[in-house]
Amino acid sequence: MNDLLTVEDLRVSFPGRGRRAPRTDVLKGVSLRIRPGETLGLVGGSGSGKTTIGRAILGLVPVRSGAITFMGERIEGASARRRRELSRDLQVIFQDPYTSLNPSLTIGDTLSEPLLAQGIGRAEARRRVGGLLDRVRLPADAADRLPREFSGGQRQRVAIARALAVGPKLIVCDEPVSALDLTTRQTVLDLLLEIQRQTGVSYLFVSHDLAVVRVMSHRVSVIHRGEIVETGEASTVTTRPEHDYTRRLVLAAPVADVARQRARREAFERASAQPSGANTSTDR
Ligand SMILES: Nc1ncnc2c1ncn2[C@@H]1O[C@H](COP(=O)(O)OP(=O)(O)OP(=O)(O)O)[C@@H](O)[C@H]1O
Repeated sequence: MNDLLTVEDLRVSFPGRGRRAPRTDVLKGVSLRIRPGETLGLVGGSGSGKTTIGRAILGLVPVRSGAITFMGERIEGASARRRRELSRDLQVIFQDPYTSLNPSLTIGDTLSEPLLAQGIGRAEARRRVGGLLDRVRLPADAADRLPREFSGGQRQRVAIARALAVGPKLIVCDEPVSALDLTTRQTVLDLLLEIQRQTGVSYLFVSHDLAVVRVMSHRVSVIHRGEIVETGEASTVTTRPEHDYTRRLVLAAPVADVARQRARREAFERASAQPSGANTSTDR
């Protein structure tokens, strides 16, 4: 199967603090690939460069060298105009649902915005907003309300709906549940899994949490100090790691969390195999 996204030998560096300070190499030749319908988990410690990879794919940081190919097209140097067109297929969910939504726009307007930008008429956009709210298990009257009326988990559902609005092929999920409490986390993760099963969307799932990455991902890449040190099947990397750094990550992850997430993934796969498999609970 052709890759949806490939990143080859990607290098990103940022200017140093002072005028004479040397540039900091944040990504030192990163390569990865994502197939259609697949989730690639990207796990690593704080400051390892996870977010920078996502931002480089989205065109939010300048790329020093390397290639990013999305749906057969080189995009690392895409113009702002081309980026806007690409946003139909390439979307993002950020970590913090409290800052990622415009506080003065109703949820309906937030979800209509990307649709109108793609040239869809107002009446059709309104109809689609209803479908999106339903898909992320929010009530239809949410459309008329402001973000402040919703909990963190509900806001993250709005952010997911906004990302889904234009039917993307790939969503960069940058720590999408880190800002949520434990119970809410599970329902948002379940929702992302269910959406993938229904739509075939691919995810680049960025997280520092190995247990969460394990349950969400088909394959996992481990990043350490700007370099990918290991890539493999999620179950293999998280149980039989090869690289020393991955071993340390596995040892540092609470055993109970990893075991619980593994059990959840297996339960989800069993439920998905049945025709009436949809089984996503709602949160507060
Ligand atoms: N715009 C920027 N200018 C300067 N340095 C930056 C910039 N963005 C990121 N960095 C630096 O690059 C390094 C990697 O940052 P990045 O946010 O990608 O790490 P991360 O793995 O996502 O970490 P965390 O899990 O803590 O968010 C850090 O040292 C960070 O300070």
